[in-house]
Amino acid sequence: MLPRINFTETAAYKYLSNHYIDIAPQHLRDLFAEDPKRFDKFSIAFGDILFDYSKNRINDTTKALLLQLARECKLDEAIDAMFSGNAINETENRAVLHTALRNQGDTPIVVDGKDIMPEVRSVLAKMKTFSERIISGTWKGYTGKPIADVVNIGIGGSDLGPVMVTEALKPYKNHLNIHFVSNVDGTHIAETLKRLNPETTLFLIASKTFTTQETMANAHTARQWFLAGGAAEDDIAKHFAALSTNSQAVAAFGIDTQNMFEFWDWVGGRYSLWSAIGLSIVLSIGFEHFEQLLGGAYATDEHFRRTPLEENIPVIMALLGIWYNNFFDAETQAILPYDQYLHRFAAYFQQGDMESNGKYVDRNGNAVAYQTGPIIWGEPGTNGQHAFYQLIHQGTKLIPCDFIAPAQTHNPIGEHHTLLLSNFFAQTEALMNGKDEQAVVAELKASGTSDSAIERLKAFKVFEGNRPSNSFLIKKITPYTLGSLIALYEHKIFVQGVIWNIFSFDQWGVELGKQLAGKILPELRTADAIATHDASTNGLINQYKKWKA
Ligand SMILES: O=P(O)(O)OC[C@H]1O[C@@H](O)[C@@H](O)[C@@H](O)[C@@H]1O
Repeated sequence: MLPRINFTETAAYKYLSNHYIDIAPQHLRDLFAEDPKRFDKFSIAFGDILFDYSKNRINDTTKALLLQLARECKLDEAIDAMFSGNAINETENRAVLHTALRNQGDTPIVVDGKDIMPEVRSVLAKMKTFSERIISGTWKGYTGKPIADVVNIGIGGSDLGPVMVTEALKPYKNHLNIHFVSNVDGTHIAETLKRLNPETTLFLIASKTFTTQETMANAHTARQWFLAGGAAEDDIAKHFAALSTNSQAVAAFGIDTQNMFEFWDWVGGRYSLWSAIGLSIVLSIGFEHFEQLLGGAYATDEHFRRTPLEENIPVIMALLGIWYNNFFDAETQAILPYDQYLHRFAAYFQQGDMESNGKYVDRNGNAVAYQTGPIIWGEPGTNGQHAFYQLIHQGTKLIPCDFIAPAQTHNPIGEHHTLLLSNFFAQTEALMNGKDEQAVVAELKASGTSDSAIERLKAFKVFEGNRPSNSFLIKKITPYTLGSLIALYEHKIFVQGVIWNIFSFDQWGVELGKQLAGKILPELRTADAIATHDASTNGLINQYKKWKA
């Protein structure tokens, strides 16, 4: 069981509320001026990742109180409970052990009296053998040709992780073309299949439950397309594999269970890229690189589990998030990677964070009286700069930002990377320092602007600054450092859930829409006017019926 503590009733929370009144008017500029050791104090080196959190609206007292908050909420106990396989996903009575998927230690991890590590290793071994056969071309399609294209059909956690990682690690890619189909909108699969040849295509049907409507619809369409190309039912075994926890449903679909890569109910969908769900990653970059990804995540797991809270990166990330979310009333958190390969990183953690901590019911089953999970959003720099940074710099909302950048690029073309990094450094500095009226006036004067124009313009050109950010400077985005980085964010989400006293590993909030869609579907199949819903829903459905071809 996870502890049940209302964090707003802790001593630390009360101290923090008072302390907030002291900190809120202070400017980051002054906090830096007052403390020459601020960067050393508020940054953590972790292998090839430097985490700089000094540009946050905190001082030593803030940090001490936030850590006290974590202790009062029994974070240590919760971390132990997760790693040791307790059923901390209490509403589904499941353990939460994505960490076991990348565990490289030799201590058994026991779930329901059984060490799960042998099974984890045996699926990894199966993924290795299978991927080697596909990549080398010894695995042949039904007409004897090697596989050239792989289509992962899955949605949510069975899509976003593999998409994000295969994009992030494109420099490590082999010759196979990897495609992802997720949306039930037929356009997604139609556009994908247009470019493919059934003789050389392998489909991975990725679904933890193997019941998800979108995935099943796409899988059936893929199957029909494959058979329509001239293949026989028996040939399906050469072209379809399943990544799932549900062997019965896999067999019922007609996929040879030999081609099933199993995972378990203690792996949450949005934490599953480390499991068999990662097969598309393995096919894209090879098993060795996938192992390095797991290795990087394991290093983070060990850091998270064993480092004192004051030097523990996910803990600090989480506490800073809580500081802004619950004291500064910030509603969102931007993730801004200065790396084109990481262009799906924010989208990935949109699910990771928002499906985990978007909850208003606490662990006692009561509605909370405080804010929980933030809205996660972001785009890669510098594109974001030319789109939404205006609001971050001069808008009325406080938006804590995570900036992520590699020191080394995979594409050292001319000065591109230096230009990119100059923007990365400039943005965090500009957000922090801003530009005061004096500087604006001096600049306008120097450019020969008339006094009356200066008077008219100066207010618009002032930047308040004092906008907080974290910076992750990474030596290079490799499978290992990416694995570490993803796991840092995963554990941040966990820590926040512990402190907010919510369950981070269920997702009941996705069910209602599915249920109603199931009810509406048969209504859409007839031409009859509908009167079973509210006036708006009836009106929309009936208009749709008039318009549909
Ligand atoms: O992997 P399957 O079972 O198809 O689920 C796919 C996705 O479904 C959604 O409804 C959510 O619950 C996600 O957490 C999950 O990743």
